Parts: sequence; C-alpha cells; structure tokens
Amino acid sequence: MSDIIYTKVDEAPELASASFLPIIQKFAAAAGVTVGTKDISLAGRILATFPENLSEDQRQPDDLADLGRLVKTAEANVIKLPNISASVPQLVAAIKELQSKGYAVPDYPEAPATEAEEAIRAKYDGIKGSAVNPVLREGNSDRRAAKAVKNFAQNNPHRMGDWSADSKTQVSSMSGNDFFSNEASATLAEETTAKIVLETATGEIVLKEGLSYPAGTVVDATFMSVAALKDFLAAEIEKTKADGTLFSLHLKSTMMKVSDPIIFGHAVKAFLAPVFDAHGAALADLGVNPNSGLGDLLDRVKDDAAIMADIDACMAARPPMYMVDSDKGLTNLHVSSDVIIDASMPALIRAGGKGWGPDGKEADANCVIPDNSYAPIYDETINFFKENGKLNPATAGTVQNIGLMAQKAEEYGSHPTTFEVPEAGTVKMILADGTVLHQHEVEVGDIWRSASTRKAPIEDWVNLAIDRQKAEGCEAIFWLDADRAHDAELIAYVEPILKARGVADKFTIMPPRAATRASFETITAGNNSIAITGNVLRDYLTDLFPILELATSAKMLSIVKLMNGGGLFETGAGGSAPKHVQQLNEENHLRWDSLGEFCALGESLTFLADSKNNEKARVLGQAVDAATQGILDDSRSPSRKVGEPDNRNSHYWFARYWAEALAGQNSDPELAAYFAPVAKALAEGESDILAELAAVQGAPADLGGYYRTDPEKTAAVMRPSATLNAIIG
Ligand SMILES: NC(=O)C1=CN([C@@H]2O[C@H](COP(=O)(O)OP(=O)(O)OC[C@H]3O[C@@H](n4cnc5c(N)ncnc54)[C@H](OP(=O)(O)O)[C@@H]3O)[C@@H](O)[C@H]2O)C=CC1
Ligand SMILES: O=C(O)CCC(=O)C(=O)O
Ligand SMILES: [Mg+2]
Repeated sequence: MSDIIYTKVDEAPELASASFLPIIQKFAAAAGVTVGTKDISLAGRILATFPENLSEDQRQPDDLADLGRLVKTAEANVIKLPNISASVPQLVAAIKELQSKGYAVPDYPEAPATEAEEAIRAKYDGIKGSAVNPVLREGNSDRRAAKAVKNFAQNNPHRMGDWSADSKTQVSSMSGNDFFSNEASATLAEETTAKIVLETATGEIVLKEGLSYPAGTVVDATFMSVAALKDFLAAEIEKTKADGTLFSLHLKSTMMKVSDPIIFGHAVKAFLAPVFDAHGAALADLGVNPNSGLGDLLDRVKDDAAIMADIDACMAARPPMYMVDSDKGLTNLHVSSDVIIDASMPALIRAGGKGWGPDGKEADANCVIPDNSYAPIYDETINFFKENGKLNPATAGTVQNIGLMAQKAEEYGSHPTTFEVPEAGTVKMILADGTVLHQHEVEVGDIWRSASTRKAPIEDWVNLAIDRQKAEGCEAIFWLDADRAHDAELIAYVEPILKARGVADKFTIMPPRAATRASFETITAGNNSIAITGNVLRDYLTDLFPILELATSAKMLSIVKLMNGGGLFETGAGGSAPKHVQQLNEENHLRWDSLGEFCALGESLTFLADSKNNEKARVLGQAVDAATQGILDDSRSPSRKVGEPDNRNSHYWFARYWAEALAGQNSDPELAAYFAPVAKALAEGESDILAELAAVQGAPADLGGYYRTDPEKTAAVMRPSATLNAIIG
C-alpha cells in the first residue's frame, strides 16, 4: 500500500490531477514517500460493478471497497477529490459512453420488468447519487479556510451582488406535514435489531428487516405528505407568477438520492400539470418518469406535436423559471442534479438574491425549499442581507464548521430506510423485543424515512468541537433546535460532555435560524465563529459561508480525522464543476483552482510525518505550505478566461515554489541538494514553459471521452509543456 492514496475522480478535478499528480509523485519520491491512486470515478465504479460483463483485460478492481476498508484502519492517509454523485441522466450517459468504448455493461433499467433487471437496477442504484463520500467518511468533519487563504480573501475581496431591502427574493417552504414537522426520535438504551413494516387494510408489507443498531443510537423516523407537497407546489407556482419572480427549486438529489428525486419529480409534474392531466397515458407509454426531469421528458416527447404544443402553452402560462443555462434553454427542472442546494443557494445569495431567467437576465427568485428542517438558514441569511446589505469579504470574519458525519450519520445515511409508500396504512418501526419505536399514518406516495446516528460518532464530534474551540478561542455554537425531535436527543449527549469537560461556558446551543443570525452578526463585526452542526448543515454551511467569504468553497481545508486513527483529506468543499470541462473542451482553458488540493496535500504530508515519524514527509509538507502561500501572495491562481493563465500554469508555479522551498530549507540537507537543481531548472525554464502553456489555449481540446477520458489524450492536453515535462519526468 502506498503511503498516500490520491483518488482518481471525474471531470475538472481529474483533469487537474493529470497535470498535478506527476508533480506530486516526483517530489514525494525524492523523500521516499509513495503516492498511489484508487479509482472512485463514476465510470470506474460502473466497471468494477460488472466484471462478468467485461473481458479479462477490461475488468478493474473495486477500489471504493478497498478504500472503505482502509479508512477503518490507522494506516489510512487518503487525499479525496470531489467525485460525481450521479443523477440518473448522468449515470445513463456514463453507461452509454462505456458501451461505445466496447465495455458491455448493461443498460440502466428505468422500469425493471424481470428479476434479472431488478438485480441490475439494484447494482446501479448502489452507484447512483452520493455513493462514495458516505463510504469513506469514517470520521467527523473539520472544514475551515486556512489562515493564508482567509487573509488572501480579505486582501483581495471578490465582487458581491448588492442586496436591497425591497428585493422580492424569498425562501418558501411547506406550512407543515413535512419531514421537519412529522419527525419522531429516540435514543436506544440497548443494542437491538429492528424492522420497518407497513400495515395496510389488507395485511402487512415488510419494507425493511435486519436493521441493527448499537446501544446509544439515535433513531429518527419521519415522512413528507405527498398531498401537502402537491398543494404547496401548486400554490408556489401561482405565487411566483403573481410576484413576478423566477420559480426556483433547491434540493439535494445527489446526497438525498431516494427522497429528493421524488420531490423533484412532483415539481416537474406540478409545473406541467395541464400536460400530465391531458396526456398522462401517452406520457407513460413514452416511458416518461418525471423524477428524471424535464430534459428527459422533452427528449421522449419531442416527436409528438400535440404534446409539444401543450407543453409550450403551459410554459408560456407559467412563471419564468430559474435557469441552469439560459443560452441552451436548460431550466431548473431539466436534471435533478443540476441545481444542488448547497451550491445553488449561496451562489444566488452572493449575487444579491438574483438568479438567471430564461431571457438571460438576472431577476429575483422564489426559492422553493419544501422541507423546513434546514430551509430557515437560507431564509434568515436573506433576511439578514435585506436588513444589513451584502457582506463585506474584506472585513468579515470566518465561520468554521465541525460536522457530525461519521458512519453515515443522520439524513445522509437514510437511503436504505427511505420509502415511497406503496399503499395507505401505518408505517411502524419495530424493535427485536416487539416495541414499536416509531409509527406514522401514511397515504400512498408519501415519502417515509428513518435516519440514525451512532453514539461513538456523536461523542467524537462533541470532543472534536471542544478541541477546535480550544485551539481557536472563538465563539462556538451548536446549531441544534431543542424543539426538534432529533436535535433534542443530540442535545442530551452534548450537554453532559461539555459539563464533564468543564467547558459548558464556551459553547451555546441555538436553533439553526437563530444561529444563522448570530453567526452573520459575528462575522460582520470581523470576529470568528465555529458552527458545530449535523451532517446536512455541515454540507450546506461549508458552501454558504465560504462562497460569501472567499467566493468559492473550493479553497477550503477539509479534514476528516478518522475515528480509527487514519486521516482523510478532502479537497475543498466544492464539486466537480462540469462547466469547467466544457470550457476546456471548447477552448482548452481549465479554470479549476487546485488550491483545495494544495491545502490537502500539505495536511496529508504532515499527517504522514506525525503518524509514521517520517521527518522527510514533514519537510515536504512544510514546503507545500510555503508553495501554497507563494501561489496566493503572487496571485498565481487560474483565471476564468481563455488566453490567461489556467490550472496548468498554477501547477508550474506550485512546483517551482515547492522546489525552491525545499532547496532553501536546512532541516534536511539531502532534500535541499536534490531540489536545488530542480528549482534552478524550473526558474530557468520559466519563459519557455509559460510560452508552451499559453500556445495551446484557444482551440478545442480532445480528451477522448467525458466520463472515461483517454489517458494519453488527457496527458497530452494537460501536460503540453515539453520543457516542464522534461524536468518533472
Ligand atoms: N465532495 C464531493 O465529492 C462533491 C461532489 N459534487 C459533485 O460535483 C458536481 C457538480 O456540483 P455543483 O453543485 O455544480 O458544484 P460545484 O462545486 O462543482 O460547482 C459550483 C461552482 O463552484 C465553482 N467551483 C467549484 N470548485 C471550483 C474550483 N476548484 N475552482 C474554481 N471554481 C470552482 C465553479 O464556479 P464557476 O463555474 O463560476 O467557475 C462551479 O461551477 C456534481 O456531480 C456533484 O454531485 C458536488 C459537491 C461535492
Ligand atoms: O457526496 C456528495 O455528493 C457531495 C458532498 C458535499 O457536497 C459535501 O460534502 O460538501
Ligand atoms: Mg457540499
């Protein structure tokens, strides 16, 4: 096993790796540190799942499973780049591409009819959505901006849209009968197994059995009423029209891969209600599944003039929609993974509450977030900016995050226990001894789910928060609502630990809405705060605050201290930025910023030094930090525009600063001697290297694929400088 594992992923970060990883491997080798890769890309995971469909030489090992085992050991030292959490359209596209390349993987069965198809569908459902992060996250999350990054953002504030008090932008959520209001929660006194059944007028359907929970697990159950959801969506469409704003829907269909695509599908149906009323049977015959989005629907009905005419008439009568890409006519409802709440809401807020309309112009938006569990943080953020104007990144303090995440905590681990209710009845969660832990009366189509959170992760999270508060000495808030069932169970864990460690006075506990306001007040005054949150708010806040403070979450330090002693270093909090690949394909410019990778690499090397007493790794890590500082100080980050320095240029500068720092240090003369000529060659090659990098920009770039690019073509595109390649080898 290599000392450090660098994950192979998809899209922009993977392209960046084609340029950056050879540099890392060369520098690490000089210190005897090995850096290997594991393939967790969408295409790689598909291939690893269907060995029986592939020839011997096409097969590939299940690297995700290997990594899943590794992160449960003290040996783990993994740099995890953002990967695709695939929606069905993305999954289908990846399958098509693999098939076209000669990999005989099966089609995705949209409507499985046989047992064999059911089995294939079950395998693909395991690959779908957020299927990687939950496997690797065997620890809680510590995300913050490194000091150097925050200082840089304050000294070089990004542009922010103005907020005005009369902005019509607002957040709209259900008035009840949602996951938030129906939640029940209990902490299990003893270890137990459990099953989930649906009792109907005619009998009992077992939804799930064989669940097992250790003592101390917090087990929740809740449901969203589909009738209430439908009424809400219909009313919001009317309200948006009356207000003259854009209709926008913000969900997390990737991480909430069972519940949110269903909610998304209801929105598609609500928006096109007259069309579904008039053509329901025809649409079903064409294989339309509203959960797959408007894009898929239009593709299936495009040859039916009558349906198309009714769609056009319906759209004309509806409020304008918030657009993903107005030039291409891609709406909010085209693909469920195109608008992901953690990125979409902060982007809209950063823009002064503006979204893009179908006319390509900015407008105020009605932000529809059906469930009330977490919507209040966005509502309160918007209220705060309407009252106080936009945040000033030059003077604002920072909000760090300590997130409860380990072992599939909370909603993000709830997929195996989420159900679209097949018949009206009572859902019961029944423990081994017959106790009914939770029960709900439900109707057909209601979305019922149970989430669980284990004791060890909760305790680890509280202790991590205590350590981090001690290190920072700043305000620290547990974002927990004593009036919410689940949060009340967590508070029962939190308070005794704080008391026992004598630090209760250092922390406050506040519901998310109040915590949002308090945190904005704190950072507006130039001070810092630590948000200690559950898993969903971890995800949301580590985009919200960074996007407002630093312009992007890609620059965040994201450390997962694994519970069994290993380290997982996630790069940034951002995703894989598909738009960046498109730009590279069209004009050979990659605007991806690898700052997250730089930060993670420094942490990973320092962790290696500490865990394996590897002093050479420490020297490498310290030099990485110096190189990262150099990138910031000298503004060597990629530009967004073709013809200007891009991701590849930033890697050249990183290599150069890294080599110079290693050559200039005196803790390890051997490393200094090795890197002196490297640094010299990089400096002397500067004008040639920059010219070679600049020469390729402007023309289209061929990567030989999207989900599975051709390694040679990719290397040719991402490493176009012969001079640099000769130095790196
Ligand atoms: N940890 C993980 O594995 C994660 C994976 N994802 C996956 O990523 C994909 C895209 O998700 P999306 O919601 O669009 O979020 P992204 O974070 O990919 O993108 C949002 C925007 O942030 C900017 N951005 C993000 N990272 C960088 C970077 N390193 N350098 C420069 N700019 C950056 C880009 O803005 P601009 O275009 O203006 O330059 C981008 O369009 C999905 O498949 C999703 O599932 C998403 C989040 C986390
Ligand atoms: O796993 C995913 O799909 C996204 C993860 C994410 O957004 C995050 O952890 O911030
Ligand atoms: Mg996120």
